[in-house]
Amino acid sequence: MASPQGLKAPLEFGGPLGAAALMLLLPATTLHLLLAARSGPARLLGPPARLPGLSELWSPAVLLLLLTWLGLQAALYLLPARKVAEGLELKDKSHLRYPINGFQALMLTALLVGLGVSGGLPLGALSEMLLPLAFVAILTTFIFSFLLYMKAQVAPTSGLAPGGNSGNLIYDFFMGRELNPRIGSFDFKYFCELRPGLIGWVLINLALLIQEAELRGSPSLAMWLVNGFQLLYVGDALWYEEAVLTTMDITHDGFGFMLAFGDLVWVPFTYSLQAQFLLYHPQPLGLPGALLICLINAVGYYIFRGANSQKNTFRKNPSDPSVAGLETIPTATGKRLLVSGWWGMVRHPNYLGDLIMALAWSLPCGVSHLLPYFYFLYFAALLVHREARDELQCLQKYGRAWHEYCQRVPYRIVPYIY
Ligand SMILES: NC(=O)C1=CN([C@@H]2O[C@H](COP(=O)(O)OP(=O)(O)OC[C@H]3O[C@@H](n4cnc5c(N)ncnc54)[C@H](OP(=O)(O)O)[C@@H]3O)[C@@H](O)[C@H]2O)C=CC1
Ligand SMILES: CC(C)=CCC[C@@H](C)[C@H]1CC=C2C3=C(CC[C@@]21C)[C@@]1(C)CC[C@H](O)C(C)(C)[C@@H]1CC3
Repeated sequence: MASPQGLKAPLEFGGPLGAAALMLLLPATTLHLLLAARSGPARLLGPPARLPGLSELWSPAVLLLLLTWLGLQAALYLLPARKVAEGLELKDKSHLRYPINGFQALMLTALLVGLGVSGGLPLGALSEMLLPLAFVAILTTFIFSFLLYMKAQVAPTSGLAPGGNSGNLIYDFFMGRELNPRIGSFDFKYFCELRPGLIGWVLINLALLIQEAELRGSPSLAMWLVNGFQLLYVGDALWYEEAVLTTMDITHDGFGFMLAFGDLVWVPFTYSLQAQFLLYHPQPLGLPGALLICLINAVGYYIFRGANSQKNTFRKNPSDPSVAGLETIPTATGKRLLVSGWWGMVRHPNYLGDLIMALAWSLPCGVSHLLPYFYFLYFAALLVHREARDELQCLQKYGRAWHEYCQRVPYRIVPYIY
């Protein structure tokens, strides 16, 4: 297949070979983590646990459950929204429109689940179905990515992403060819980024909490903390849903296996690892320890939210009183870069806050096992890689002004360290 003119971009993730390896490695890691969390030794780096037979992994009823979940979230997405936001300008100078009703979807899901549980729905049983659920979600993601790839064949060149059109089938399948695949006004990437996976993650956490209460009489303090912190994170993402429209996932990356898998499998099944671990390996946690962990999470959230809101407000309206007094550098594009406030401390203060929160989510699981720290370790690697990708894009966008910013703010994520 010939690559469309003007879409040649340097290959990422080690090119086609790296993409092929990741497509095997990521599903295998997901299953390994799920199995490790429920095993006695709970070893992150131990040999992979024996995979149960197909009869234990595959179930039409579980597939039906997954499709019902996706259908419910799609229906909630289509409900009238309190606001319809415009995305950034596209190559053809147009702007796409996006419903802002993610928080409403979270609330309605909570209402439906609450009604279900009070009517006898055994939500705790979901914790026993995580392995087959992850397995069918992996299969569904491969099929979904194939459909996305086929859809891109008939998309206009202006609708293709800069990165996923190398002409190599495996690489493009992984990276995603089309930037904003849609049917009518239904935007698949925007939908998947914030709804089924993120809301699914807190639902899985809740199921694990209920199951723990059924097993041990009441949920542990550690389980409450993990549930509370991660609910805050997901609630925040949906409350500030509009901000996702300026992330590189929406504005730059195509929608292919990487993001579809990340959104629909990786987030719900591996981000809930701490709660999974706690169900099978209860950890003692006293009040002073819990308070200290709450403080760490609060500091992380304060930095994460402060930095993200400061940049979003500045990008929307630089004369807003909360950001008007900040020092800035002009760039040739007409946009300015903040060099004081959060963005004068390090070049990615929002990543720093996110990482501090990631640590707070693992600490309730104690220090006896490495497994619950998987999210923190993976996330640090993801953010270092993401920061490098963003730097490159900013250098291309802002040239000399970006060099000046880097000189004025020399540290990337952690002050005086990195
Ligand atoms: N939990 C998870 O798995 C993940 C969470 N995240 C979180 O998502 C959030 C968004 O992250 P991400 O999409 O990577 O990008 P950012 O929100 O960090 O945005 C980067 C962009 O901000 C603008 N920018 C950079 N520096 C400045 C400055 N000094 N002044 C003004 N604008 C600046 C540039 O775009 P421009 O100038 O064009 O506006 C740049 O491309 C973060 O909080 C991150 O932690 C991200 C990935 C995974
Ligand atoms: C290993 C693998 C398959 C990686 C794919 C990466 C994805 C898991 C992440 C890429 C960017 C993401 C974002 C969030 C979740 C993880 C993914 C999809 C996010 C929705 C989490 C909540 C935040 O508040 C956010 C909305 C800023 C964030 C956006 C980016």
